[in-house]
Amino acid sequence: MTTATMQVSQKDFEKAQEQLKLLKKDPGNETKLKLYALFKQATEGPCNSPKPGMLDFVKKAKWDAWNSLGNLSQDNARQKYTELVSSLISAESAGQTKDASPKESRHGGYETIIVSTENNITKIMFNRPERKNAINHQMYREIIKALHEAGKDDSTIAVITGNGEYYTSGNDLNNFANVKPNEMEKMAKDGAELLKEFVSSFIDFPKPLIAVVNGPAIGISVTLLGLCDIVYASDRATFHTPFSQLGQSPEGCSSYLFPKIMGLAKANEMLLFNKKLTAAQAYAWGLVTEVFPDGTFQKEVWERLKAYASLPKNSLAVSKQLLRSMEKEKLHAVNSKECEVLKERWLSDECLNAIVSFFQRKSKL
Ligand SMILES: CCCCC/C=C/CC(=O)SCCNC(=O)CCNC(=O)[C@H](O)C(C)(C)COP(=O)(O)OP(=O)(O)OC[C@H]1O[C@@H](n2cnc3c(N)ncnc32)[C@H](O)[C@@H]1OP(=O)(O)O
Repeated sequence: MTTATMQVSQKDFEKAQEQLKLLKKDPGNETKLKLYALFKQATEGPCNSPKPGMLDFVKKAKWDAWNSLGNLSQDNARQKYTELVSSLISAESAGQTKDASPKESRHGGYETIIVSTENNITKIMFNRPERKNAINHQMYREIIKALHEAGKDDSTIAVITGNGEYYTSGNDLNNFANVKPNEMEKMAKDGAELLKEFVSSFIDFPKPLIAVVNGPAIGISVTLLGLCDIVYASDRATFHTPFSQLGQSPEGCSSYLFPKIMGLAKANEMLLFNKKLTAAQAYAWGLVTEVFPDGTFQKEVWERLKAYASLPKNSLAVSKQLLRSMEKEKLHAVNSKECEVLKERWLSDECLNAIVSFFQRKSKL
């Protein structure tokens, strides 16, 4: 974990150097001296050069700034440098946004999700934070509708994310509760049909779809990441597919996509043996595109997405569709098969016992 954090920090540091070149406004001499000093400290350690003469004003000011950092560690200097650049970039873009950016428009007609469009990005946000954003039947239907509409609206890309502490805790286990014994078959059949339609709407989504994983993700919300085009995660996020523990089986095309993404051995650990991944592990296993520190997650990710969403819309859409077309038929076949298997699982004692245990507060993940 320490190594992964340091790697991320080094990467952020390099990215910050690139971002600094994009600043349009001169940040002023004082800030430039601070940046210079932090950069030297981060790359060379404490000031080790002889003090310049009193009349060499520029060199002396730089030396003083560097020397004033004393024994600040290189890691801390990298961190402070990155934060300073990030604050300059966001201050600049906030200034620009005030004048230029169109207002966010909120789409009506949803109760379990929030759908809005801003800066050519349609955002679909799971919105049941008090239930850890668990996905109930209504939410499945609303997401299908929101994806259908986002596929046709003027936005360039779509984003799926969670409100609050969780990304989502996956399927709402209440979907299985209060079903009379003579209605079990129907519950399983209807559930499988809804699931198939839900997953299909991800397979067929015609524009780039980005998952912004703000916190823990469980079950179907993890498997669907394989159908997203980019996955950004906070370093607070975790990734858990406890299907065996729940007496169930993989969905979201994960039985096909996870072995492709991470290799069979690792996919087996996740899909058979419930292995929960940290964000750093999910990145190392190829499920996540990039991990960001939680403190700067929203700011960094939305800045990045805003830039992506200003790329030519049609070019992005045809490229996405081209990439997906190679696999589309296969993915629909996998989806059908997974739903068929799950329909049987939902009627099994193993699954019913797991649900009962959860509601009797005997088991949590
Ligand atoms: C159409 C059907 C398609 C089906 C597709 C199949 C998909 C498979 C999956 O997605 S499998 C994953 C299913 N998810 C779970 O098993 C998670 C269950 N939840 C938990 O284990 C825990 O709640 C937790 C670890 C997510 C969080 O624990 P914590 O102690 O931090 O918080 P609480 O448990 O107190 O949660 C607050 C309230 O939210 C309720 N809740 C949370 N997640 C779910 C959920 N998935 N289903 C139902 N309810 C959930 C929880 O019960 C609390 O409610 P309460 O305040 O009334 O007690």
